[in-house]
Amino acid sequence: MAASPIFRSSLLSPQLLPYHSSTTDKSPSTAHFTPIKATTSSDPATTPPSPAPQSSNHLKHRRSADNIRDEARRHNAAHNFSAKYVPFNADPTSTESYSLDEIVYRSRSGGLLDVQHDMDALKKFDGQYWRSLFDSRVGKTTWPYGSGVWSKKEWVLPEIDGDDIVSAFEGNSNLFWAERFGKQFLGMNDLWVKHCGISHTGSFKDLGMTVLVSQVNRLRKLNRPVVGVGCASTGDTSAALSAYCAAAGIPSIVFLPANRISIAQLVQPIANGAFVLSIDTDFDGCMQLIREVTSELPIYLANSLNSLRLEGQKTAAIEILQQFDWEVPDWVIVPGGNLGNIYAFYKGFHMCKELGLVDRIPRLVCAQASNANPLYLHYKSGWKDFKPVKAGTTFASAIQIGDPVSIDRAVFALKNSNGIVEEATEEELMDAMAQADSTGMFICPHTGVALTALFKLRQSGVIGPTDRTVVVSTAHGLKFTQSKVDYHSGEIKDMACRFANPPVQVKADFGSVMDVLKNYLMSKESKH
Ligand SMILES: Cc1ncc(COP(=O)(O)O)c(C=O)c1O
Ligand SMILES: N[C@@H](CCOP(=O)(O)O)C(=O)O
Repeated sequence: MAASPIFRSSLLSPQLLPYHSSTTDKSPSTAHFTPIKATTSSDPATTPPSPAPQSSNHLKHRRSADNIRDEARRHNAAHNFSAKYVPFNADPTSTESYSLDEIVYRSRSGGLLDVQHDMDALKKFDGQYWRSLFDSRVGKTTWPYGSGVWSKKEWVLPEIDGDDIVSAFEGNSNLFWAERFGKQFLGMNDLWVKHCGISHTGSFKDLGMTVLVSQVNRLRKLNRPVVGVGCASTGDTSAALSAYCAAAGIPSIVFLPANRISIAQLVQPIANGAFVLSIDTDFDGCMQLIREVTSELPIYLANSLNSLRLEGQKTAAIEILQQFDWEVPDWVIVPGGNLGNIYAFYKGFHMCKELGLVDRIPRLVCAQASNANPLYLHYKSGWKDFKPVKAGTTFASAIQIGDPVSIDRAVFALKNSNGIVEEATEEELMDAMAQADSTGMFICPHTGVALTALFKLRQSGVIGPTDRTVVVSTAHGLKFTQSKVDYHSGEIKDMACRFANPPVQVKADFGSVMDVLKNYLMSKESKH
Protein backbone atom coordinates (compact mmCIF):
# COMPACT_ATOMS: atom_id res chain seq x y z
CA MET A 1 0.00 0.00 0.00
CA ALA A 2 1.30 3.47 -0.84
CA ALA A 3 2.02 6.22 1.68
CA SER A 4 -1.02 8.25 2.68
CA PRO A 5 -1.37 11.67 0.99
CA ILE A 6 -0.65 13.55 4.19
CA PHE A 7 2.46 11.49 4.74
CA ARG A 8 3.65 12.08 1.22
CA SER A 9 2.99 15.76 1.08
CA SER A 10 4.28 16.75 4.48
CA LEU A 11 7.34 14.57 4.77
CA LEU A 12 8.57 13.42 1.40
CA SER A 13 8.69 16.80 -0.21
CA PRO A 14 11.30 16.78 -3.01
CA GLN A 15 12.92 19.99 -1.88
CA LEU A 16 13.94 18.46 1.45
CA LEU A 17 17.68 18.48 1.92
CA PRO A 18 19.80 15.50 2.83
CA TYR A 19 20.36 15.45 6.56
CA HIS A 20 24.05 16.28 6.29
CA SER A 21 23.77 19.24 3.94
CA SER A 22 25.18 22.57 4.81
CA THR A 23 22.83 25.52 4.44
CA THR A 24 24.47 26.41 1.14
CA ASP A 25 24.16 22.93 -0.34
CA LYS A 26 20.66 22.45 -1.71
CA SER A 27 21.30 19.27 -3.66
CA PRO A 28 19.02 16.45 -2.45
CA SER A 29 21.29 13.77 -3.87
CA THR A 30 24.55 14.93 -2.35
CA ALA A 31 26.50 11.81 -1.39
CA HIS A 32 29.71 13.30 -0.01
CA PHE A 33 30.05 14.30 3.60
CA THR A 34 32.58 15.58 6.03
CA PRO A 35 33.43 13.09 8.75
CA ILE A 36 32.72 14.47 12.18
CA LYS A 37 35.13 14.26 15.06
CA ALA A 38 33.75 12.39 18.05
CA THR A 39 34.66 15.32 20.24
CA THR A 40 32.43 17.82 18.42
CA SER A 41 30.21 19.65 20.86
CA SER A 42 27.33 20.67 18.60
CA ASP A 43 25.00 18.25 16.87
CA PRO A 44 26.53 17.83 13.42
CA ALA A 45 23.27 16.72 11.87
CA THR A 46 21.40 19.90 12.69
CA THR A 47 21.99 23.10 10.79
CA PRO A 48 20.61 26.21 12.46
CA PRO A 49 19.09 28.45 9.80
CA SER A 50 20.55 31.57 11.39
CA PRO A 51 23.18 30.94 14.03
CA ALA A 52 22.51 32.75 17.29
CA PRO A 53 24.93 35.64 17.89
CA GLN A 54 27.50 34.57 20.46
CA SER A 55 28.86 36.94 23.02
CA SER A 56 32.29 36.35 24.51
CA ASN A 57 30.73 34.90 27.64
CA HIS A 58 27.97 32.97 25.82
CA LEU A 59 29.00 29.69 27.42
CA LYS A 60 27.86 30.98 30.79
CA HIS A 61 24.39 31.82 29.52
CA ARG A 62 21.37 29.59 29.50
CA ARG A 63 19.82 28.67 26.16
CA SER A 64 18.18 31.67 24.56
CA ALA A 65 15.03 29.71 23.56
CA ASP A 66 12.14 29.19 25.96
CA ASN A 67 12.89 25.51 26.37
CA ILE A 68 14.69 22.63 24.66
CA ARG A 69 11.70 21.83 22.45
CA ASP A 70 11.60 25.41 21.15
CA GLU A 71 15.29 25.29 20.53
CA ALA A 72 15.01 22.02 18.60
CA ARG A 73 12.22 23.54 16.51
CA ARG A 74 14.49 26.38 15.44
CA HIS A 75 17.29 23.97 14.58
CA ASN A 76 15.08 21.58 12.64
CA ALA A 77 17.11 20.03 9.83
CA ALA A 78 15.77 18.33 6.74
CA HIS A 79 16.86 14.92 5.53
CA ASN A 80 15.86 12.20 3.15
CA PHE A 81 15.65 9.16 5.39
CA SER A 82 12.42 7.19 5.60
CA ALA A 83 10.89 3.99 6.96
CA LYS A 84 7.76 1.94 6.31
CA TYR A 85 6.07 -1.24 7.48
CA VAL A 86 6.69 -4.39 5.43
CA PRO A 87 5.76 -8.01 6.15
CA PHE A 88 8.33 -9.52 8.50
CA ASN A 89 10.95 -11.63 6.67
CA ALA A 90 9.06 -11.07 3.44
CA ASP A 91 9.92 -12.67 0.15
CA PRO A 92 12.26 -10.20 -1.65
CA THR A 93 9.71 -9.93 -4.47
CA SER A 94 6.96 -8.72 -2.10
CA THR A 95 5.72 -5.18 -2.73
CA GLU A 96 3.40 -5.03 0.28
CA SER A 97 4.19 -2.03 2.47
CA TYR A 98 2.41 0.52 4.67
CA SER A 99 3.13 4.02 5.78
CA LEU A 100 3.98 4.30 9.48
CA ASP A 101 1.02 6.69 9.64
CA GLU A 102 -1.36 3.81 8.99
CA ILE A 103 -2.84 1.84 11.84
CA VAL A 104 -1.79 -1.68 10.95
CA TYR A 105 -0.26 -4.46 13.02
CA ARG A 106 -0.36 -7.48 10.72
CA SER A 107 0.48 -8.19 7.08
CA ARG A 108 -2.20 -9.19 4.57
CA SER A 109 -1.42 -12.86 5.24
CA GLY A 110 -1.82 -12.30 9.00
CA GLY A 111 1.92 -12.43 9.66
CA LEU A 112 4.07 -10.02 11.66
CA LEU A 113 5.25 -6.69 10.31
CA ASP A 114 8.68 -5.09 10.48
CA VAL A 115 9.81 -1.49 10.18
CA GLN A 116 12.03 -1.29 7.11
CA HIS A 117 14.38 1.65 6.72
CA ASP A 118 15.57 3.08 3.44
CA MET A 119 18.97 1.48 3.74
CA ASP A 120 20.23 3.01 0.49
CA ALA A 121 19.72 6.48 1.94
CA LEU A 122 21.41 5.51 5.22
CA LYS A 123 24.29 3.87 3.31
CA LYS A 124 25.17 7.18 1.71
CA PHE A 125 27.05 7.72 4.96
CA ASP A 126 29.75 5.37 6.13
CA GLY A 127 30.13 3.68 9.49
CA GLN A 128 32.53 6.31 10.77
CA TYR A 129 29.95 9.02 10.09
CA TRP A 130 27.26 7.21 12.07
CA ARG A 131 29.58 6.32 14.93
CA SER A 132 30.71 9.95 15.24
CA LEU A 133 27.17 11.28 14.97
CA PHE A 134 25.83 8.98 17.66
CA ASP A 135 28.83 9.56 19.92
CA SER A 136 28.45 13.33 19.60
CA ARG A 137 24.96 13.20 21.09
CA VAL A 138 25.71 11.28 24.29
CA GLY A 139 25.36 13.15 27.56
CA LYS A 140 23.58 16.21 26.13
CA THR A 141 20.21 17.74 26.81
CA THR A 142 19.57 18.65 23.19
CA TRP A 143 15.99 17.74 22.29
CA PRO A 144 15.39 14.94 21.42
CA TYR A 145 18.94 13.59 21.02
CA GLY A 146 19.62 13.56 24.76
CA SER A 147 17.61 10.36 24.79
CA GLY A 148 19.54 7.16 24.11
CA VAL A 149 16.76 6.19 21.72
CA TRP A 150 16.38 9.48 19.87
CA SER A 151 20.14 9.94 19.61
CA LYS A 152 19.66 7.30 16.90
CA LYS A 153 16.57 9.01 15.46
CA GLU A 154 17.59 8.55 11.81
CA TRP A 155 17.55 4.77 12.40
CA VAL A 156 14.41 4.75 14.53
CA LEU A 157 11.62 7.03 13.26
CA PRO A 158 13.47 9.30 10.82
CA GLU A 159 10.45 11.27 9.73
CA ILE A 160 8.79 12.18 13.01
CA ASP A 161 8.93 15.83 13.96
CA GLY A 162 10.85 16.54 17.15
CA ASP A 163 7.74 18.38 18.31
CA ASP A 164 5.73 15.14 18.36
CA ILE A 165 8.27 13.18 20.35
CA VAL A 166 7.36 12.08 23.87
CA SER A 167 10.58 11.29 25.66
CA ALA A 168 11.91 10.95 29.20
CA PHE A 169 15.50 10.95 27.92
CA GLU A 170 15.39 7.18 28.27
CA GLY A 171 18.29 4.89 27.35
CA ASN A 172 21.96 5.66 27.93
CA SER A 173 21.74 3.01 30.64
CA ASN A 174 24.70 1.81 32.64
CA LEU A 175 26.84 -0.97 31.19
CA PHE A 176 28.10 -2.36 34.46
CA TRP A 177 31.37 -4.27 34.69
CA ALA A 178 30.41 -7.23 36.87
CA GLU A 179 33.95 -7.63 38.12
CA ARG A 180 33.38 -9.43 41.38
CA PHE A 181 30.47 -11.55 40.21
CA GLY A 182 32.40 -12.62 37.12
CA LYS A 183 35.58 -13.51 38.98
CA GLN A 184 33.99 -15.13 42.03
CA PHE A 185 31.26 -17.21 40.46
CA LEU A 186 32.24 -17.70 36.84
CA GLY A 187 36.00 -17.30 36.50
CA MET A 188 35.36 -14.51 33.98
CA ASN A 189 37.09 -11.16 33.70
CA ASP A 190 35.10 -9.52 30.92
CA LEU A 191 31.51 -9.85 32.09
CA TRP A 192 29.10 -6.91 31.79
CA VAL A 193 25.52 -6.28 32.78
CA LYS A 194 23.52 -3.85 30.65
CA HIS A 195 21.20 -2.27 33.19
CA CYS A 196 18.21 -1.50 30.94
CA GLY A 197 16.03 -1.56 34.07
CA ILE A 198 17.69 1.52 35.53
CA SER A 199 15.32 3.64 33.54
CA HIS A 200 12.35 5.97 33.75
CA THR A 201 9.75 3.31 34.66
CA GLY A 202 12.25 0.66 35.68
CA SER A 203 12.42 -1.56 32.62
CA PHE A 204 13.65 -1.72 29.03
CA LYS A 205 10.09 -1.12 27.85
CA ASP A 206 10.74 2.63 28.03
CA LEU A 207 12.99 2.31 24.98
CA GLY A 208 10.15 1.05 22.81
CA MET A 209 7.36 3.02 24.42
CA THR A 210 8.86 6.42 23.72
CA VAL A 211 8.74 5.52 20.03
CA LEU A 212 5.24 4.11 20.07
CA VAL A 213 3.69 6.92 22.09
CA SER A 214 5.48 9.54 19.99
CA GLN A 215 3.99 8.05 16.85
CA VAL A 216 0.56 7.97 18.52
CA ASN A 217 1.00 11.62 19.39
CA ARG A 218 1.65 12.30 15.72
CA LEU A 219 -1.29 10.15 14.58
CA ARG A 220 -3.65 12.05 16.86
CA LYS A 221 -2.41 15.36 15.45
CA LEU A 222 -3.13 13.93 12.00
CA ASN A 223 -6.67 13.21 13.25
CA ARG A 224 -6.28 9.45 12.95
CA PRO A 225 -8.85 7.51 14.99
CA VAL A 226 -6.83 6.93 18.15
CA VAL A 227 -8.72 7.74 21.33
CA GLY A 228 -6.47 5.75 23.64
CA VAL A 229 -3.57 3.32 23.69
CA GLY A 230 -3.88 -0.17 25.17
CA CYS A 231 -1.77 -3.16 26.09
CA ALA A 232 -1.83 -6.51 27.79
CA SER A 233 0.96 -6.73 30.30
CA THR A 234 2.87 -8.72 32.83
CA GLY A 235 3.67 -5.39 34.45
CA ASP A 236 6.46 -3.58 32.65
CA THR A 237 4.81 -2.71 29.34
CA SER A 238 1.83 -1.28 31.24
CA ALA A 239 4.09 0.79 33.49
CA ALA A 240 5.90 2.29 30.50
CA LEU A 241 2.75 2.83 28.47
CA SER A 242 0.92 4.60 31.25
CA ALA A 243 3.86 6.87 32.08
CA TYR A 244 4.52 7.99 28.50
CA CYS A 245 0.81 8.44 27.81
CA ALA A 246 0.42 10.45 30.99
CA ALA A 247 3.31 12.67 29.93
CA ALA A 248 1.58 13.33 26.60
CA GLY A 249 -1.96 13.59 27.98
CA ILE A 250 -3.14 10.51 26.05
CA PRO A 251 -5.54 8.00 27.68
CA SER A 252 -4.00 4.58 28.37
CA ILE A 253 -5.81 1.30 29.00
CA VAL A 254 -4.03 -1.69 30.48
CA PHE A 255 -5.11 -5.34 30.76
CA LEU A 256 -3.36 -7.06 33.64
CA PRO A 257 -3.58 -10.73 34.64
CA ALA A 258 -5.13 -10.59 38.12
CA ASN A 259 -2.75 -11.47 40.98
CA ARG A 260 0.12 -12.31 38.66
CA ILE A 261 2.20 -9.13 38.74
CA SER A 262 4.17 -7.47 41.52
CA ILE A 263 2.60 -4.75 43.66
CA ALA A 264 5.15 -2.21 42.43
CA GLN A 265 4.20 -2.95 38.83
CA LEU A 266 0.49 -2.80 39.59
CA VAL A 267 0.75 0.56 41.27
CA GLN A 268 2.68 2.17 38.41
CA PRO A 269 -0.23 2.44 35.90
CA ILE A 270 -2.62 3.23 38.74
CA ALA A 271 -0.46 6.16 39.82
CA ASN A 272 -0.03 7.35 36.24
CA GLY A 273 -3.79 7.51 35.73
CA ALA A 274 -4.25 4.58 33.33
CA PHE A 275 -7.57 2.78 33.04
CA VAL A 276 -6.54 -0.51 34.66
CA LEU A 277 -8.46 -3.74 34.04
CA SER A 278 -7.43 -6.60 36.32
CA ILE A 279 -8.63 -9.66 34.43
CA ASP A 280 -9.03 -13.16 35.79
CA THR A 281 -6.77 -14.85 33.26
CA ASP A 282 -3.08 -15.14 32.48
CA PHE A 283 -0.99 -12.87 30.21
CA ASP A 284 -1.77 -14.92 27.11
CA GLY A 285 -5.49 -14.50 27.86
CA CYS A 286 -5.05 -10.74 28.27
CA MET A 287 -3.09 -10.58 25.02
CA GLN A 288 -5.86 -12.36 23.15
CA LEU A 289 -8.42 -9.94 24.59
CA ILE A 290 -6.47 -6.77 23.77
CA ARG A 291 -5.97 -7.94 20.20
CA GLU A 292 -9.72 -8.44 19.82
CA VAL A 293 -10.57 -5.15 21.51
CA THR A 294 -8.10 -3.06 19.49
CA SER A 295 -9.55 -4.39 16.26
CA GLU A 296 -13.01 -3.10 17.32
CA LEU A 297 -12.32 0.14 19.20
CA PRO A 298 -10.15 3.21 18.49
CA ILE A 299 -7.51 1.94 20.88
CA TYR A 300 -4.00 1.70 19.49
CA LEU A 301 -2.13 -1.52 20.35
CA ALA A 302 1.05 -0.95 22.34
CA ASN A 303 2.37 -4.49 22.73
CA SER A 304 5.48 -5.54 20.82
CA LEU A 305 3.29 -7.17 18.20
CA ASN A 306 3.39 -3.56 17.05
CA SER A 307 6.79 -3.37 15.36
CA LEU A 308 7.27 0.32 16.23
CA ARG A 309 8.21 -0.76 19.76
CA LEU A 310 11.14 -2.78 18.53
CA GLU A 311 12.64 0.22 16.74
CA GLY A 312 13.23 1.82 20.13
CA GLN A 313 14.29 -1.38 21.86
CA LYS A 314 16.94 -2.10 19.21
CA THR A 315 18.86 1.00 20.31
CA ALA A 316 20.02 -0.88 23.44
CA ALA A 317 22.10 -3.08 21.14
CA ILE A 318 23.59 -0.06 19.37
CA GLU A 319 24.29 1.52 22.74
CA ILE A 320 26.20 -1.56 23.92
CA LEU A 321 28.48 -1.34 20.89
CA GLN A 322 28.90 2.37 21.47
CA GLN A 323 29.78 1.82 25.15
CA PHE A 324 32.50 -0.63 24.07
CA ASP A 325 33.83 2.02 21.69
CA TRP A 326 32.34 0.06 18.80
CA GLU A 327 34.02 -3.22 19.70
CA VAL A 328 31.70 -6.20 19.39
CA PRO A 329 31.15 -8.43 22.44
CA ASP A 330 31.22 -12.20 21.93
CA TRP A 331 27.90 -12.95 23.63
CA VAL A 332 24.73 -11.11 24.58
CA ILE A 333 22.24 -12.91 26.83
CA VAL A 334 18.62 -11.69 26.93
CA PRO A 335 15.71 -13.05 29.00
CA GLY A 336 12.74 -13.82 26.74
CA GLY A 337 8.95 -13.82 27.20
CA ASN A 338 6.82 -12.37 24.42
CA LEU A 339 10.09 -12.47 22.41
CA GLY A 340 10.13 -9.03 20.85
CA ASN A 341 13.31 -7.98 22.63
CA ILE A 342 15.59 -10.73 21.38
CA TYR A 343 14.68 -9.72 17.83
CA ALA A 344 15.15 -6.03 18.67
CA PHE A 345 18.70 -6.80 19.84
CA TYR A 346 19.38 -8.75 16.67
CA LYS A 347 18.03 -5.92 14.54
CA GLY A 348 20.16 -3.29 16.29
CA PHE A 349 23.35 -5.33 15.92
CA HIS A 350 22.56 -6.30 12.36
CA MET A 351 21.90 -2.70 11.32
CA CYS A 352 25.26 -1.65 12.77
CA LYS A 353 26.95 -4.33 10.71
CA GLU A 354 25.05 -3.53 7.54
CA LEU A 355 25.86 0.15 7.82
CA GLY A 356 29.54 -0.48 8.49
CA LEU A 357 29.78 0.57 12.15
CA VAL A 358 31.08 -2.90 13.09
CA ASP A 359 32.17 -5.93 11.12
CA ARG A 360 30.28 -8.72 12.93
CA ILE A 361 27.48 -9.30 15.41
CA PRO A 362 27.59 -11.09 18.77
CA ARG A 363 26.10 -14.53 19.36
CA LEU A 364 22.73 -14.15 21.05
CA VAL A 365 21.38 -16.28 23.87
CA CYS A 366 17.72 -16.18 24.83
CA ALA A 367 16.97 -17.36 28.36
CA GLN A 368 13.57 -18.56 29.55
CA ALA A 369 12.13 -19.72 32.85
CA SER A 370 11.59 -23.52 32.77
CA ASN A 371 7.98 -22.89 33.83
CA ALA A 372 7.33 -20.77 30.73
CA ASN A 373 9.68 -22.16 28.10
CA PRO A 374 7.99 -22.53 24.69
CA LEU A 375 11.00 -21.14 22.82
CA TYR A 376 13.39 -23.43 24.68
CA LEU A 377 11.30 -26.49 23.79
CA HIS A 378 11.12 -25.34 20.18
CA TYR A 379 14.91 -24.90 20.07
CA LYS A 380 15.50 -28.31 21.67
CA SER A 381 13.23 -29.93 19.08
CA GLY A 382 15.55 -28.61 16.36
CA TRP A 383 13.12 -25.82 15.47
CA LYS A 384 10.43 -28.32 14.47
CA ASP A 385 6.78 -27.37 14.89
CA PHE A 386 6.30 -24.63 17.45
CA LYS A 387 3.82 -25.43 20.23
CA PRO A 388 2.61 -22.81 22.71
CA VAL A 389 2.56 -23.96 26.35
CA LYS A 390 0.41 -23.14 29.36
CA ALA A 391 2.84 -20.97 31.31
CA GLY A 392 3.29 -21.97 34.94
CA THR A 393 3.92 -19.65 37.85
CA THR A 394 7.44 -18.26 38.04
CA PHE A 395 9.23 -15.71 40.16
CA ALA A 396 10.23 -14.23 36.81
CA SER A 397 6.61 -13.18 36.49
CA ALA A 398 7.14 -10.70 33.65
CA ILE A 399 8.13 -13.59 31.36
CA GLN A 400 5.32 -15.91 32.39
CA ILE A 401 4.17 -16.20 28.78
CA GLY A 402 3.27 -19.42 26.96
CA ASP A 403 2.25 -18.18 23.51
CA PRO A 404 4.74 -15.46 22.53
CA VAL A 405 3.58 -13.19 19.71
CA SER A 406 7.10 -12.71 18.34
CA ILE A 407 8.05 -16.36 18.08
CA ASP A 408 8.93 -16.02 14.37
CA ARG A 409 11.05 -12.94 15.02
CA ALA A 410 12.92 -14.74 17.83
CA VAL A 411 13.65 -17.82 15.73
CA PHE A 412 14.92 -15.57 12.93
CA ALA A 413 17.19 -13.67 15.33
CA LEU A 414 18.63 -16.81 16.87
CA LYS A 415 19.19 -18.63 13.60
CA ASN A 416 20.95 -15.60 12.13
CA SER A 417 23.20 -14.99 15.11
CA ASN A 418 24.28 -18.60 15.69
CA GLY A 419 22.20 -18.25 18.83
CA ILE A 420 21.34 -20.53 21.73
CA VAL A 421 18.29 -20.90 23.98
CA GLU A 422 18.68 -21.85 27.65
CA GLU A 423 16.28 -22.28 30.54
CA ALA A 424 16.34 -21.75 34.30
CA THR A 425 14.44 -23.54 37.06
CA GLU A 426 12.96 -21.47 39.88
CA GLU A 427 15.76 -22.45 42.23
CA GLU A 428 18.45 -21.67 39.64
CA LEU A 429 17.09 -18.24 38.78
CA MET A 430 16.57 -17.24 42.40
CA ASP A 431 20.04 -18.44 43.41
CA ALA A 432 21.59 -16.57 40.50
CA MET A 433 19.71 -13.41 41.47
CA ALA A 434 20.87 -13.71 45.10
CA GLN A 435 24.48 -14.35 44.04
CA ALA A 436 24.47 -11.28 41.80
CA ASP A 437 22.93 -9.19 44.57
CA SER A 438 25.61 -10.42 46.99
CA THR A 439 28.22 -8.76 44.74
CA GLY A 440 26.52 -5.37 44.83
CA MET A 441 23.85 -5.61 42.16
CA PHE A 442 20.11 -5.56 42.87
CA ILE A 443 18.68 -7.38 39.91
CA CYS A 444 15.24 -8.69 38.97
CA PRO A 445 14.40 -12.42 38.70
CA HIS A 446 14.40 -12.19 34.88
CA THR A 447 18.03 -11.15 34.98
CA GLY A 448 18.48 -14.18 37.27
CA VAL A 449 17.18 -16.28 34.36
CA ALA A 450 19.76 -14.75 32.03
CA LEU A 451 22.55 -15.28 34.57
CA THR A 452 21.53 -18.92 34.95
CA ALA A 453 21.94 -19.33 31.20
CA LEU A 454 25.42 -17.87 31.57
CA PHE A 455 26.27 -20.28 34.43
CA LYS A 456 25.19 -23.22 32.28
CA LEU A 457 27.05 -22.09 29.18
CA ARG A 458 30.21 -21.48 31.23
CA GLN A 459 29.94 -24.89 32.86
CA SER A 460 29.60 -26.59 29.48
CA GLY A 461 32.54 -24.55 28.14
CA VAL A 462 30.47 -22.94 25.39
CA ILE A 463 31.27 -19.52 26.82
CA GLY A 464 34.99 -19.22 27.59
CA PRO A 465 36.58 -17.46 30.59
CA THR A 466 37.83 -14.52 28.53
CA ASP A 467 34.82 -14.17 26.24
CA ARG A 468 33.39 -10.66 26.43
CA THR A 469 29.84 -11.31 27.57
CA VAL A 470 26.92 -8.96 28.17
CA VAL A 471 23.92 -10.01 30.26
CA VAL A 472 20.89 -7.80 29.64
CA SER A 473 19.18 -6.82 32.87
CA THR A 474 15.63 -6.01 31.86
CA ALA A 475 13.96 -4.54 34.94
CA HIS A 476 14.89 -2.85 38.20
CA GLY A 477 15.18 -5.18 41.19
CA LEU A 478 13.10 -2.78 43.29
CA LYS A 479 10.03 -3.85 41.31
CA PHE A 480 10.47 -7.41 42.60
CA THR A 481 11.33 -6.98 46.26
CA GLN A 482 8.73 -9.55 47.39
CA SER A 483 10.63 -12.31 45.60
CA LYS A 484 13.78 -11.25 47.45
CA VAL A 485 11.95 -11.10 50.77
CA ASP A 486 10.63 -14.63 50.18
CA TYR A 487 14.08 -15.91 49.24
CA HIS A 488 15.98 -14.33 52.13
CA SER A 489 13.40 -15.52 54.65
CA GLY A 490 14.05 -19.04 53.36
CA GLU A 491 10.34 -19.58 53.13
CA ILE A 492 9.99 -20.81 49.57
CA LYS A 493 8.59 -24.32 49.35
CA ASP A 494 11.06 -26.89 47.95
CA MET A 495 13.85 -24.32 47.66
CA ALA A 496 17.04 -24.47 49.73
CA CYS A 497 17.62 -20.70 49.33
CA ARG A 498 21.36 -21.38 49.60
CA PHE A 499 22.36 -17.74 49.48
CA ALA A 500 19.73 -16.40 51.88
CA ASN A 501 20.96 -13.66 54.21
CA PRO A 502 18.17 -13.14 56.76
CA PRO A 503 18.48 -10.43 59.41
CA VAL A 504 19.63 -11.55 62.89
CA GLN A 505 17.23 -10.90 65.76
CA VAL A 506 19.14 -9.52 68.76
CA LYS A 507 18.10 -8.40 72.21
CA ALA A 508 18.45 -4.68 72.79
CA ASP A 509 21.45 -4.88 75.13
CA PHE A 510 25.15 -4.20 74.63
CA GLY A 511 26.33 -7.72 75.56
CA SER A 512 24.02 -9.47 73.10
CA VAL A 513 24.97 -7.09 70.29
CA MET A 514 28.71 -7.57 71.06
CA ASP A 515 28.35 -11.38 71.06
CA VAL A 516 26.74 -11.55 67.64
CA LEU A 517 29.19 -9.04 66.19
CA LYS A 518 32.24 -10.94 67.53
CA ASN A 519 30.97 -14.18 66.03
CA TYR A 520 30.33 -12.41 62.74
CA LEU A 521 33.79 -10.82 62.61
CA MET A 522 35.46 -14.13 63.50
CA SER A 523 33.65 -15.90 60.70
CA LYS A 524 34.80 -13.20 58.27
CA GLU A 525 38.39 -13.28 59.56
CA SER A 526 38.70 -17.02 59.01
CA LYS A 527 37.69 -16.51 55.38
CA HIS A 528 40.08 -13.59 54.87
C1 LIG B 1 11.48 -7.62 33.01
C2 LIG B 1 11.27 -8.30 31.71
N1 LIG B 1 12.25 -9.06 31.24
C3 LIG B 1 12.14 -9.70 30.07
C4 LIG B 1 10.98 -9.61 29.33
C5 LIG B 1 10.92 -10.34 28.05
O1 LIG B 1 10.92 -9.49 26.93
P1 LIG B 1 10.19 -9.96 25.62
O2 LIG B 1 8.74 -10.08 25.93
O3 LIG B 1 10.46 -8.92 24.63
O4 LIG B 1 10.77 -11.30 25.29
C6 LIG B 1 9.91 -8.85 29.81
C7 LIG B 1 8.61 -8.76 29.10
O5 LIG B 1 8.20 -9.69 28.49
C8 LIG B 1 10.08 -8.16 31.01
O6 LIG B 1 9.10 -7.38 31.48
N1 LIG C 1 6.83 -8.44 29.90
C1 LIG C 1 5.86 -7.78 29.12
C2 LIG C 1 4.95 -8.70 28.38
C3 LIG C 1 4.39 -8.05 27.15
O1 LIG C 1 5.43 -7.84 26.28
P1 LIG C 1 5.39 -6.83 25.07
O2 LIG C 1 6.82 -6.46 24.89
O3 LIG C 1 4.82 -7.57 23.93
O4 LIG C 1 4.56 -5.66 25.41
C4 LIG C 1 5.13 -6.79 30.01
O5 LIG C 1 5.79 -6.19 30.83
O6 LIG C 1 3.95 -6.61 29.90
